[in-house]
Amino acid sequence: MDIKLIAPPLKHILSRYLRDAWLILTIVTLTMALGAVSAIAAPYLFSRLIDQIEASPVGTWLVAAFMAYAILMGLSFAFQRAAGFLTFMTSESLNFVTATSFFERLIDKSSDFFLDHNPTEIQSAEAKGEEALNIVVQFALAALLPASVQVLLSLVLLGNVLSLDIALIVVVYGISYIALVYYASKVTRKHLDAAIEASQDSSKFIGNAIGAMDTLRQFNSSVWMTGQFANRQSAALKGWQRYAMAHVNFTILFGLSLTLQFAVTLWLLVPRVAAGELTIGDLVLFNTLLLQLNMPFQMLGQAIQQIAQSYSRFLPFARMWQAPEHETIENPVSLTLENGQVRFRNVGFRYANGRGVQDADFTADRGAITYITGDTGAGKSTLFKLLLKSMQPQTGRIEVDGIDLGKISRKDWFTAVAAVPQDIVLLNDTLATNIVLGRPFDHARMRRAATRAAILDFIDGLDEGFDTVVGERGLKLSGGERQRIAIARALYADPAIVLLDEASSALDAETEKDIMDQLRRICDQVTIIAITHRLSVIAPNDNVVHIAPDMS
Ligand SMILES: Nc1ncnc2c1ncn2[C@@H]1O[C@H](COP(=O)(O)OP(=O)(O)OP(=O)(O)O)[C@@H](O)[C@H]1O
Repeated sequence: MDIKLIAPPLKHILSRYLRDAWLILTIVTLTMALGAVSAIAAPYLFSRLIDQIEASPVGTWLVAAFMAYAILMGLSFAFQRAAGFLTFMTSESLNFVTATSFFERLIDKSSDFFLDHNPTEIQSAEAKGEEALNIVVQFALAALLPASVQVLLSLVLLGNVLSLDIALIVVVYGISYIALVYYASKVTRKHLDAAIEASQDSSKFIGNAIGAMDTLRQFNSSVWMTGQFANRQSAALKGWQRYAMAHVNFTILFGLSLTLQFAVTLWLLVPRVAAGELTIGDLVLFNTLLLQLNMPFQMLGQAIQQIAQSYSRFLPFARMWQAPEHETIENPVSLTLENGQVRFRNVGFRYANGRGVQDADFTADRGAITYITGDTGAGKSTLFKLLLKSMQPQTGRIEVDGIDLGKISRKDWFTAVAAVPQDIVLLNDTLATNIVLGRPFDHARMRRAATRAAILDFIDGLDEGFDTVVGERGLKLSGGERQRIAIARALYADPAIVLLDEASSALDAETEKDIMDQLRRICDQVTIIAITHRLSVIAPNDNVVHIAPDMS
């Protein structure tokens, strides 16, 4: 059992859930317990009343007592139904807690996490986790609790009214039944895990395919992709079939143990009725109780099985939950920028494949744009990833106004720095939302940022202006428009440092010059570092840093 893997998310989510939903959970628990008590009280009363019919003529009190029995039956039914719906209500608040906790956790994941997992796969793991937790809580409330109360009360009655040996047989049967369920769940778990892994793999595949749908069509790869998807789905299906069949193999054992329980008990009981030691009412009570006792054992068994299934379902969720997060900095140094100087001191970083960047050593000051140039694959974007704290330098260090970047908190740093990446990511929302991105809204600021990014005239010319929705990943805009929106976004909050990674590569020469001239005008107040392949954008006064590929 990967207890270390599942314990932290379980603890976090369930404790938050108990805090939020304790009142409704208490009401559900009470309703369940009352339902279970009345379910036992009713047959007990009935068996005693039956014996009264034999012993005395039917009087009004006996009729009234039978009416009480009818009321008890109704109450038991009503309590159980009410508890069912109340439990359903609690499951929605559990979903809320699970989804929001998972999302909060995702926000802090390291950048690598999003290179390894696509959105569909993440969504699928989240949904499986939600389902798993729900099953556990629902079963704990709707099965384990009332079943345990019922088993306990029925046993007390059996022991008191009938005999201890019968109660003992029931206990032995119940324990064997539950042990058998546990064993069956353990034996079949490998099939369950395989099925869930395969379905998770399938979700990852869907995410990949959706991201590349147009490309796949254009290369006539749809048939190949459909085949690949069917293979993954069929691996999941086979896993589920093996799991179900493995359980079917156990059914004969379950049938045998039930037969044994009834046979042995009746074999002991019937002669006692014949000898007058037990009444017919006792026999009726026994039969009802035995049936009722088996029901909670079955519920308990089902709960164990469901919990075992939920455990496997919860694993992809727990793995994502536990994946490394961005490092948090102990005792960060507070950042007050004066000169906005960014200095790389012999910075080096190698990915696991050995590629990356070595010995980057340069200074970016205000007063001119600092251009980083170098061959493709030289490590220019890697330097930006280090500057944006997606990872830490393995050698050397980056300083900002003399402070080690590693000691500056992410929050402080991202207030000072703004980046325009190579691959622009826009939300499927309005232009205004994409520029402001949750920061305090200021109309004048937004227009000024759009002017500096040379996109204001374009936006004003749209029917819906800043309220125009940009489509999935911003694909209703051209590449150049997307880049300019991203530049406006970077400039919106007047950052102290701006990083541009090939930020003007999709622009025509005139627009590019326009934007770079706008930026040159503010480069006395803002440190600007730009990666470019186009040497034509570099002006004589700009600072040029050439990065050589890592040859070691
Ligand atoms: N996440 C990653 N995992 C492994 N290797 C990587 C990763 N990202 C980049 N690399 C490798 O590190 C090297 C430097 O990549 P980087 O993207 O920094 O180069 P670049 O100079 O920006 O290239 P380009 O000009 O083509 O954008 C390349 O050889 C690249 O294959």
